[in-house]
Amino acid sequence: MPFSMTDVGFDRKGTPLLDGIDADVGQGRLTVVTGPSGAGKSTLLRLLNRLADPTRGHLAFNGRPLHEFDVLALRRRVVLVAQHPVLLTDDVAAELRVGRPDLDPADAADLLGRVGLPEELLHRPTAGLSGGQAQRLCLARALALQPEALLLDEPTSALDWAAAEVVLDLARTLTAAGTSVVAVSHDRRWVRAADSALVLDGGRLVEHGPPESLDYLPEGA
Ligand SMILES: Nc1ncnc2c1ncn2[C@@H]1O[C@H](COP(=O)(O)OP(=O)(O)OP(=O)(O)O)[C@@H](O)[C@H]1O
Repeated sequence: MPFSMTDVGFDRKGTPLLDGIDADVGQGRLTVVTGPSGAGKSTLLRLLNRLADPTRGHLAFNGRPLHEFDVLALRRRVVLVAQHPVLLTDDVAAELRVGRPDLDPADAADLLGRVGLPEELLHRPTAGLSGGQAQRLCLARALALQPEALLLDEPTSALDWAAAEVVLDLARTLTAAGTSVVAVSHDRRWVRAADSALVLDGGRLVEHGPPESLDYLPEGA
C-alpha cells in the first residue's frame, strides 16, 4: 500500500485543517481527492511528500513511517505537481532536465508529447509559455523523474477541455503501468475516472470509495 493514513491530523496555528483522516491509497490506482473549497485537499496532498508533516496520527509510505524518509530522496519518488506552475529555468529543454540532467532530446520530446505539448516547444524560452503550457511542462518535468507516486494538485485547472482529456488519459496510462496517482480535483471527469475518491469537508474525510458510491459529486460537466 503506497500510502496509509491512520487518524492523521494537521493543525496550523492551533486550528485543525485536517482531522482524523483514515485512508489508504492503492498501488497503481488513481485516487482523487475532492470536496468543497477550503476542505483541506491541498493540505492533505502536501503531507504525502512531506511539504508538511502531520501534527497527529500515522502516515506511511510503502509500510514505513513517512517521517523516517530522507525528504529529498522521498521527493524523487513521490513527486508533487503544484496547482500554480513554478518554472525554474529559462528554457523548456533545461526545465525538463532539472531533475534528470542525463535526459536526452528524444526523451525530452517524448515527455512533451505525453502531456499534449508540441515538440517545437523544446527550444522555446519558458518565459513566453501560457499558464496551461506551464502547468503541463511542470507535469512533464515531474514525469522525467519516473516517480513511484505522482501527486497532482488541480492538474487541469488551467486547461481547456481537450488538453484536460490528454492529462486525464495520461493519468490512466500511468496507473495502468503501476504508478500511483493522487489528484486533487474539483472536476467531475477526474472524480468519475478515479478508482477511489476521498471526499473532504472541513478537514474531515466524509466519504471514501469508488466514485459511483459517492453522494458528493462536484459541479460541472
Ligand atoms: N499557509 C496557510 N496559512 C493559513 N491557512 C492556510 C494555509 N494553507 C491553507 N490554509 C487554510 O487551510 C484550509 C484548507 O486549505 P487547502 O488549501 O488545503 O484547501 P483545499 O480543499 O485545497 O481548497 P481549494 O479547493 O480552495 O484549493 C483553508 O481554510 C485554508 O485557508
